[in-house]
Amino acid sequence: MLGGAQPWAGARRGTAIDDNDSSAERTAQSPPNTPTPPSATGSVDRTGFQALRSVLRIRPFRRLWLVLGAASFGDWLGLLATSIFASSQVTGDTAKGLAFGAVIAVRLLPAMLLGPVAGVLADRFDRRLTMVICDLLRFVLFASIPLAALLDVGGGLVVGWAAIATFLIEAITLIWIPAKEAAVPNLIPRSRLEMANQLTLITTYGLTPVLAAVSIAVLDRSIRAASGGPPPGWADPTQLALYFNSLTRLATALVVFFGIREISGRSGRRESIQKAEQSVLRQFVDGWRFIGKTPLVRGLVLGIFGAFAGGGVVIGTANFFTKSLAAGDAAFYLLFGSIFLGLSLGIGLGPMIVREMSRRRWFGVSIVLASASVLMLAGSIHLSMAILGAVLVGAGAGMAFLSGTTLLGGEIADEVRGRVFAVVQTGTRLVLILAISVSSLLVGVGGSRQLRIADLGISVSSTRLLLLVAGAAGILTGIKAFRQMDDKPGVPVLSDLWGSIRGRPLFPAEPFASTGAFVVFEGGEGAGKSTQVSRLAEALRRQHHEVVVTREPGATGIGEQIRGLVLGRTTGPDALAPRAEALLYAADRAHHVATVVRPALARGAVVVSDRYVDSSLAYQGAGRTLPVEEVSWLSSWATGGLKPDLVVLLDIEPRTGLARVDARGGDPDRLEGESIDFHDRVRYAFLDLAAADPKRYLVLDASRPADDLAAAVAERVTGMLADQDATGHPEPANPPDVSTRPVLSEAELRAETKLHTRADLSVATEVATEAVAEPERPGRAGQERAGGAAGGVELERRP
Ligand SMILES: Nc1ncnc2c1ncn2[C@@H]1O[C@H](COP(=O)(O)OP(=O)(O)O)[C@@H](O)[C@H]1O
Ligand SMILES: Cc1cn([C@H]2C[C@H](O)[C@@H](COP(=O)(O)OP(=O)(O)O)O2)c(=O)[nH]c1=O
Repeated sequence: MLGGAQPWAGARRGTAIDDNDSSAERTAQSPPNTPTPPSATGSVDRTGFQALRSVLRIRPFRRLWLVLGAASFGDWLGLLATSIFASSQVTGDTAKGLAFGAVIAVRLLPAMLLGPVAGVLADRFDRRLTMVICDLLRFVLFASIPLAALLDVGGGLVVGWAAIATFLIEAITLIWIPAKEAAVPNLIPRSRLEMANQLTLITTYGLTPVLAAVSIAVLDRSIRAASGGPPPGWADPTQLALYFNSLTRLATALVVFFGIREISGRSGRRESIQKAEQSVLRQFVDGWRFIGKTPLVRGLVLGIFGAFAGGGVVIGTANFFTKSLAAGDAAFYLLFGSIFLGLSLGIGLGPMIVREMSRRRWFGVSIVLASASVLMLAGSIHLSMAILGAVLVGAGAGMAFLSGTTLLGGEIADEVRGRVFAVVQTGTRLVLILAISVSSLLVGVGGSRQLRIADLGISVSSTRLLLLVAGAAGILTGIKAFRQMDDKPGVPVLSDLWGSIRGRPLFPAEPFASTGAFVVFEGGEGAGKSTQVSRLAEALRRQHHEVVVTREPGATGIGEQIRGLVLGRTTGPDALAPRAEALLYAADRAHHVATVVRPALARGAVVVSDRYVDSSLAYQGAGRTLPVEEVSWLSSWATGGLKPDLVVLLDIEPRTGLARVDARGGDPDRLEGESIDFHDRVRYAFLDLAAADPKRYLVLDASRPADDLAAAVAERVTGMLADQDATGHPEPANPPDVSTRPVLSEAELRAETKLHTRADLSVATEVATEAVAEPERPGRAGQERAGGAAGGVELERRP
């Protein structure tokens, strides 16, 4: 609502920086169409404090932040002063409420009337001059309100002028905001945008409103104490607040004019001439069209509107709601305050909590959080629950606002940014006032009346019903926004969130077109994997499939050397540490997938592998008791997220399997020599993995005769291949949107190259279920096979 309230986003050009800044801080223009790293914040190795310092080191930004902070403080003082002023002119609760409402209406009216043109003006003129002229006008107008009161022209005229001046100030603010929003991203490298937004939002919504409320209260008390009664007209705290507000605007104008010349300029002369030829209306329509035809921007704008609507409904119903909890007026202020508290918590702590989570996903999740909290409010039976709900509504809305505006700025080109932000600005105000007024009207009409549901003896107050509907609608909006702009399709959101909180976000599978099929055999020692691998390969070749038989570890030259390291029986100080063992298996796997498995799949071959990722989860995770999610993350990183189409798990009692290995002869390797307990843990880990994803697994009792097993495997695999043929041509795995890329400093570019390898996580599970459902056909639709080619690479079994 206030002048300094909006964050900014999206730096496109290099930025002016402090003289003592190192060259690594300079922004680099990156080529288009290179992949976006999982987080656009670029603050991978940065602590929050370092990031804050690096943002504040940018001199123009630092100046602007300081002066905007002061201006925001002044604006809050002004807002409080005008509303107190207005309600002090009348008596009676209803009239006071009306007067307060009228102030809000006067503040919001310009948005409805002028919003459409504001952004166009911001894009049309030099942004620095626009900001300076707007602030000079606001300086004069703010000062005119208390000055008019000194003129002794009568209460009516004073109130009338206050209303007109407020209207004008708001109208000017509407032009000032888009100018600032559109200009300031050019001051900050995109990688630091989020921190910059955070800082501004916290200053505007967290620090300054509280400071303003406290200041006005302290001022009031001290003046009363000093003058020993009601203060003289000129020293009235509300009047002083307005003078102060006026002066902060003068300060902003001066600082922007003399101290932040970098804001000047727009998107080039040629464009400005072209644009001048377009009509104002035309440009506004263009702004809307841009939003309408850009799905991501549309999703962001709708999501931000949704978050504000939710907040509006909570504010609009709060009064009646506290009544339904049989709580008093104080409870209303408590709820109101809780939303603001939540807002600053969400904005301040949110990024630290979700860390490297994709901002697009975070946006959707935040909206769902805010809406689910509205539902929680609807169901609150105690004030404490309602307060928690309100804090969470605020936190969700704050995080959606922060991630939404940061993303928005990054997605929108410089030349339309002003218009789009104006639409957002106008829209949020409209949505907020509509949500507040419609919901308060609705619950006002419904009152605390109870709706009886079909004589079932259940009654629901209309307030709660409204909150319920708003919450449900919000959740749907959030899910829709999430789907529309998900940049990690296929990565489970909760594991991703959990992984991100713990500093290990998950990545989508590497996009790659596979026309083949990937079958993996897993199981304990002596389960009969090698036997069944050869049997399946023979069967498939008889059906004229190209088959590549392979194994882990040791399918490649490098793999053979790694195999020697992991399976050699070394003891004492040379014994392999569990983490080293896990890394070696992962290294073997990375090379194996890159050089054998992926090329074969891309050719259309059926790849049959003796062991894969699950072996690491079972042996290094459950067996060596390394944290399973970490081992899983490591493997998914190594494989770029490549998952098998089918895992055949040959389940065997470890003693039976080891006896078979003994009978086969030869020296037991390091792992075969482990205890029975170890092998038991491995066995149950395999079964758990199968239980967690039954569609992908065929679990067989490996004590059955080899022929039976071979028949069961062949039947399943043949069916799977037939299904794939029937469903037609392949689609490449859904690649992430790589159309935009943040501008990064050289240091960040170096850090970012580390992030390029992406992997999906095959989530390990702790569910211990022995009974594994008979799986359905594996669900990898849309695959095509190059049938007919026989032969393929057969890798030797180990000697
Ligand atoms: N279903 C089965 N029943 C009995 N013995 C089997 C069966 N499958 C394989 N074997 C034998 O068990 C031993 C281990 O089999 P192998 O296929 O090498 O297992 P893995 O590769 O799982 O270690 C071999 O001697 C093999 O002949
Ligand atoms: C692939 C893989 C294997 N292993 C172990 C399991 C086996 O004991 C050993 C390699 O097995 P291998 O000698 O091929 O035996 P098997 O005939 O039982 O398949 O490596 C792991 O511990 N982690 C892994 O990721």
